[in-house]
Amino acid sequence: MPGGIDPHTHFELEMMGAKCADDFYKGTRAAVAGGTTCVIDFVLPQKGQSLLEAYNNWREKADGKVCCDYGLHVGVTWWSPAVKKEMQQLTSEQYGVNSFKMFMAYKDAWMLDDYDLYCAMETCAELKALPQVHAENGHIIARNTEKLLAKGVTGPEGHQLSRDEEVEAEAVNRACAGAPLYIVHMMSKSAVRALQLARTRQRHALIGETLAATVGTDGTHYGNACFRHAAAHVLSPPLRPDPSTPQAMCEALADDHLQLIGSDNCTFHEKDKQLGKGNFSKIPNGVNGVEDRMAILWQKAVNTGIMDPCRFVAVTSSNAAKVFNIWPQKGRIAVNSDADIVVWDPKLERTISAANHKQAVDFNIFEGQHVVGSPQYVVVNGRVCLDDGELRVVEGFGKFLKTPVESPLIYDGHQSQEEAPHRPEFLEAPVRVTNGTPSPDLGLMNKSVESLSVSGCSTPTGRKMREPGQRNLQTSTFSISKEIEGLDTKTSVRVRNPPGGKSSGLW
Ligand SMILES: NC(=O)NCCC(=O)O
Ligand SMILES: [Zn+2]
Repeated sequence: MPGGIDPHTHFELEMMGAKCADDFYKGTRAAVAGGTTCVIDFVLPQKGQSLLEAYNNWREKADGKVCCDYGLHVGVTWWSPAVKKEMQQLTSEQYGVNSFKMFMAYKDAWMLDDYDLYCAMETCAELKALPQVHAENGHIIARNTEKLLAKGVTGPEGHQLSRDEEVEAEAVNRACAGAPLYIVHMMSKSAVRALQLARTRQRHALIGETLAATVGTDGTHYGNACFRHAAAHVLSPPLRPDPSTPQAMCEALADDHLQLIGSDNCTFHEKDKQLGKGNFSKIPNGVNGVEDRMAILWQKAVNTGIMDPCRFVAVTSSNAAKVFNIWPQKGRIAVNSDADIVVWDPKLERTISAANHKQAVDFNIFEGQHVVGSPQYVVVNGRVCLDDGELRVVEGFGKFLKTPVESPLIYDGHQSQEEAPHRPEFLEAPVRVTNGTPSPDLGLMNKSVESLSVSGCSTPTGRKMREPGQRNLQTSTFSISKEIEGLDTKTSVRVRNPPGGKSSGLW
């Protein structure tokens, strides 16, 4: 399959008085170990800092260290005409940025008020860049935090209590007033429902991302009596205590209600999490995930029959490539695409543990989870960097990847508010299709299913359980080594809808 693309990492980020444990070397090394061959990290300027200066700092930190290709989103953490001008510069060929992230939370730090948020989103639309938001109501969180601390709730459980699902869903709803829009780390069923509702009234592309953390664990850990354990799970928005959340998020990914899964890898050692002992609002926010993202989703969604392998490729790789306009260079296996390839062994079993993970951080939120399915070989730009389980990355081997504006997925077929007084037909509800042959009542198969989806990111084979008599992709007898050795007369397999998108080519 095409190498994974993690659209959301934070390596070497300094926040809340601490520095992330994973730097660009260890972070991308861990990514490759898990089957991810490209990451998109966030430049996050301080309030008042030049965006260009922050971008240059990030390039300096990353360029010599990355083991795989990487791109950059840039945070808009304050607003002024100078910021607007720098956004324009950043989208030029020279800098290669096509996405900007705004925070509706982190009051008194990165948060923008609604006016500034709207200005930034408008600017993105003018530049044909993609606005991203961290959707949580920062004012409600700040007030709830004051009240909880006053009542003596100081432990990590206060983090979740200060920002329940409605705090997230309210912000999703508010952000969807202007578009197109990409909502990062959607963590709750309520937030996904708010996004679905917005799609019924929106004319623009609305893209939803969730996290490996959301799919792989839950908010019950905040109640753990051990501060180290509970604090290690603190991220924003928080994991949800509703135990049905992980499965619901897998289903949302399978059904194209969400389009991507990232990691939001933002790791802090225990000593840094201790900054919040006695005041949960000071616990540095962030968890691991860049290494385990693919295996966790495979385990929770593919092995359970919620999602088939083609949709897995879409949500872990090709949709990110399409959204950020680097497809088909990335996210697809084809002639002229980058040779970022994963040979996935669906039978490989392992138990996730901080004791043997490749990340720098001293904790793993998926500790003890048994997963079946992991990469056996990972090829990064033509170089075998995971060789039958042996990691052979090269520091500095990766390159900076420019992301050009005007992503066809975001801007083609989607009209501006002024241009489109009526909702275009293609934004109607997604069509469910069965794997392989269309159901008799789905004569729609002859049309382009992709063009009928809400997001443009649906996968034609994206569906749930296999139907009786259908071929089990997990137990395929197709053998790559046979193909290579020429023992089989076939030298390639032509399929209608390969992982990574429809094509007349080979994969
Ligand atoms: N998500 C999180 O808790 N930490 C990273 C910063 C952010 O993305 O909000
Ligand atoms: Zn983040």
